[in-house]
Amino acid sequence: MVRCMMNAPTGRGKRRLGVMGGTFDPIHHGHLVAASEVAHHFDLDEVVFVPTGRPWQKADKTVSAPEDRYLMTVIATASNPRFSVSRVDIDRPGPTFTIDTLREIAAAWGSDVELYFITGADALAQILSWRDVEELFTIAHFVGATRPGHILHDPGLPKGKVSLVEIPALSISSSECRERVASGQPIWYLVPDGIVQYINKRGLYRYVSPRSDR
Ligand SMILES: Nc1ncnc2c1ncn2[C@@H]1O[C@H](COP(=O)(O)OP(=O)(O)OP(=O)(O)O)[C@@H](O)[C@H]1O
Ligand SMILES: O=C(O)c1ccc[n+]([C@@H]2O[C@H](COP(=O)([O-])O)[C@@H](O)[C@H]2O)c1
Repeated sequence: MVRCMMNAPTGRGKRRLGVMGGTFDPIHHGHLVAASEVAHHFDLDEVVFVPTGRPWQKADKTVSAPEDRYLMTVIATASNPRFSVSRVDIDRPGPTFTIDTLREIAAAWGSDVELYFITGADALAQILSWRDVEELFTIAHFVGATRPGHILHDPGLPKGKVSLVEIPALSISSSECRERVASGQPIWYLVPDGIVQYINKRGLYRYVSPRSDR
């Protein structure tokens, strides 16, 4: 249910496009459920997943190659006709800022589209530290999804620009998936089957570096 909705855009004149940004290292069912639930709540026509190129707030952490994260995102979303994947952040040089992501997507989709940027509760709590945060809210409506272990609250966001949505709780994180692979534990059913196979095939996450997440 939409627990706290603050003036989400109304009317159905325009197409509604969800944008789900993430490092997706690897993509897991928490990401997919968040996108699916928000798409349902807001009657989105499509959700485009945007793997980050170089996430500047994870600069002190080891992040897998963009092409691996991009391909895993394609594999995980391929069976859903309303999901797609964009290379805009992968292909743009330099650190990844959501303001650039949204500007590029808005320019590509034109003026008859409403953008909904989807985040989990943890990312939403950090949003005031993002680049050009005030302009972000002029380009997209932001949707914060609940996430186990994180309190979903409004950290002082502009009125009418953010909705908080309660989704089925999946206590899954990419960092835990990486650690499980490194220690030989299964990740079946935490991630789509094709992602288990891709990780095995490419030998990803066999070693978690000391600089890695967690
Ligand atoms: N289980 C989950 N439930 C709801 N939202 C999630 C969940 N996991 C990730 N998200 C959201 O998806 C977006 C992308 O997350 P990200 O790719 O960093 O995954 P992560 O699991 O948080 O990774 P890591 O553990 O490496 O930090 C963020 O907005 C994050 O809040
Ligand atoms: O624009 C920023 O300054 C910014 C700072 C941190 C994170 N983001 C975006 O937030 C989304 C989730 O990021 P992450 O690191 O939790 O995977 C992803 O699309 C990032 O590009 C954006």
